[in-house]
Amino acid sequence: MIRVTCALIEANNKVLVVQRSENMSLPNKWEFPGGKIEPNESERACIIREIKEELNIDITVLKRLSPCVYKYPKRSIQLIPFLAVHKGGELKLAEHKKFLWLQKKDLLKLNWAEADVPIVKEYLKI
Ligand SMILES: Nc1nc2c([nH]c(=O)n2[C@H]2C[C@H](O)[C@@H](COP(=O)(O)OP(=O)(O)OP(=O)(O)O)O2)c(=O)[nH]1
Repeated sequence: MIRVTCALIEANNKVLVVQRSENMSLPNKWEFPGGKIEPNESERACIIREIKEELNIDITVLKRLSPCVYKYPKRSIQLIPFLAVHKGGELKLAEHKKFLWLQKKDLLKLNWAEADVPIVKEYLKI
């Protein structure tokens, strides 16, 4: 099973969501930014590193939410979400096609990567 971290980054009562590019797996799906945990890497070190690599920003991690296992046709992933806040740096996308800062009420309107749906639903209850 592939372990993947993702971050729900909040600022000004909104949360950051990103859209995968055409050339990535799960093309055009929306997700929370993050990526695969490397060997011997902690979950928190992974999410901080991935956010810096993908978005060029620094975050403060606040809380781990409930991990979610999802079986895609080609592989299973464990997606481990973290609530975080934007600490500094200007957002620049390295891999994704688009980003949006959304209010909670608009989150379920997006075409999410399937593994993210339970995470969005948990977040809506917080
Ligand atoms: N980062 C991230 N990945 C997610 C989310 N939801 C979800 O199903 N995934 C999947 C997409 C990828 O298969 C995997 C994360 O891989 P990645 O983003 O680090 O790597 P990648 O696209 O370069 O890798 P690959 O799929 O091309 O092998 O987890 C999410 O919210 N954030």
